[in-house]
Amino acid sequence: MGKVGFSHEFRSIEAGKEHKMLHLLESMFGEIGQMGELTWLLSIAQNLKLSKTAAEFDQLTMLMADRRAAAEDNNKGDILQHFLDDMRSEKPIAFTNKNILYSDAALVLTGATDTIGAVLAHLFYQLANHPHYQDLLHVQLQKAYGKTIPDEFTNQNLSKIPLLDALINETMRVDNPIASNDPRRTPPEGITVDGVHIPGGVAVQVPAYALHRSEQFYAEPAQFGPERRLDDNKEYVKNAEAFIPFIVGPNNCVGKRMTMSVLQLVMGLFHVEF
Ligand code: HEM
Repeated sequence: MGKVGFSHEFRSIEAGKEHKMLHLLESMFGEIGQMGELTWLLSIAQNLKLSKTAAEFDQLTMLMADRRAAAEDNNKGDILQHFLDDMRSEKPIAFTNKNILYSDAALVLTGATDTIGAVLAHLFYQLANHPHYQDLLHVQLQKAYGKTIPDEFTNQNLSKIPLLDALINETMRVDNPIASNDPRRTPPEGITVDGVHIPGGVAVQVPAYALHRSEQFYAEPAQFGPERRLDDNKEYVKNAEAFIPFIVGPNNCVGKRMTMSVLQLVMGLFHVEF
């Protein structure tokens, strides 16, 4: 994400050792993981600045954002360019101050690095536990390989394999890397959701983990069942809207398409190479 987000290479693979940023990210996610589904605890810990790792990560992110902002050639085509273009425009739409730049720069790093890594780890775990999907997937991937360009996968070919999408989505349902979205504040007049009134100015969160594993929305919610997605099985998926790995609405994940492409490509190459 250093390159896509900031035009900056971490060079971890070349150096053969983990860059400080990756180490901080892993430690931070480890700390978050220990809180389990108690997402409110995370907000308290953040506000009290209890985590030295998070503070160090913030410092490094700010440094990266400042360095990128100071670059003479701003036309780099990375994610930060879009942020900076808005911030420097006459009437910024989203990036009205530098703190927003820092906070979204941190989101690019956290959101894009450990999330995809976690989905891949869970996906391989599920495939190891359900080897028959490996065989089915292998056949589908072989058909897509080289279909348009010799010895290559194209994004388009990979995105047309329903089993691959079902495996990825089912993995994200059972083990979503982001247990809950960030809090949103209710409007001053309050809001009524499903018959429950929430007063104004209250921070609310929708825990994806709880939604994805609720019997109200999925039969046998703890079971990994990609084939049930393929069959459009209404008995199993009682409400398809109860699937929010990237959340929904105007502030949903900007990286969701990229995520799907990366996951599809890694799975494709893995099956062809090994
Ligand atoms: C499995 C992979 C991913 C998952 C599950 C995920 C999930 C999410 C979620 C739930 C949010 C909403 C957070 C909130 O506002 O409450 C979000 C926002 C965001 N994500 Fe992702 N993400 C993933 C990958 C990526 C990638 C690859 C990128 C960068 C290319 C990225 C960049 C962002 C950014 C910049 C936002 C903030 C959008 C905004 O505030 O308008 N994410 N992501």
